[in-house]
Amino acid sequence: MKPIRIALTKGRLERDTVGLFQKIGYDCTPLLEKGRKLILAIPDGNMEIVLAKAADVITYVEHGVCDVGIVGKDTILENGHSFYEVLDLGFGRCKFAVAGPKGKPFYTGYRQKRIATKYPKIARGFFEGKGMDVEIIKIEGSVELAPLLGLSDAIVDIVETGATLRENGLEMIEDICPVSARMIVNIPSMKLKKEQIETLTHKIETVKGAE
Ligand SMILES: Nc1ncnc2c1ncn2[C@@H]1O[C@H](COP(=O)(O)OP(=O)(O)OP(=O)(O)O)[C@@H](O)[C@H]1O
Ligand SMILES: O=P(O)(O)OC[C@H]1O[C@H](OP(=O)(O)OP(=O)(O)O)[C@H](O)[C@@H]1O
Repeated sequence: MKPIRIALTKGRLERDTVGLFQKIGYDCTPLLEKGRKLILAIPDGNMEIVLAKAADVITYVEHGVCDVGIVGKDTILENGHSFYEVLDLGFGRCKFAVAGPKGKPFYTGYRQKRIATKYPKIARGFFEGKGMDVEIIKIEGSVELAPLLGLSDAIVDIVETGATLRENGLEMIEDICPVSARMIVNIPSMKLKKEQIETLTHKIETVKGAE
């Protein structure tokens, strides 16, 4: 039987995913000793792990070159449309929030507000839901810089501990939604590799249930 191919978001979600696979009982040595390799075989799980940037995990799963993806809900909300979201893995917990300079009122005045974010779709949707016409400015990282430099009135970004906001004189204005890592599945793979995918989800649920 061909292995199932799993696209895994490299970076923050990688360590918890390896921990999850180890709890299931898979030998993750290839992942722990990966060097610069991007495709790693986990033979006892009959799996192949593809290490990719978050948005690319969705692209590979949607195009069917990977059967399964492990990716944050943030990336799904911003980039995803056609796949099954089958499990909340419970790690990579953080939230989307609006934040701005400490002590500076945000929801006042008539001037159109500028929002800097790495997630323009989510930010636009959030303010549209409030009937607020805002200007969105796309930033690639360290979004907290934008209000500090005077580029924006506020940001829409991920907040986990709040340390980045605090250490840069910013504060939360409003929560948008919680975020955690999810398992997604390519639509045809769900039928074609049903048994293998169900076995994996069952094992994950068993391990998670025992936590
Ligand atoms: N501070 C955080 N706390 C917890 N989870 C986070 C945090 N920041 C991001 N995440 C989650 O981890 C995923 C991967 O984040 P990570 O920081 O590793 O990469 P990234 O920010 O998407 O890209 P880059 O590689 O450019 O930093 C995010 O998509 C999100 O779901
Ligand atoms: O609330 P905290 O615990 O401080 O975490 C939040 C920070 O973590 C993420 O940034 P990341 O480290 O991924 O860097 P980036 O801004 O370049 O994406 C996020 O964009 C915030 O900046």
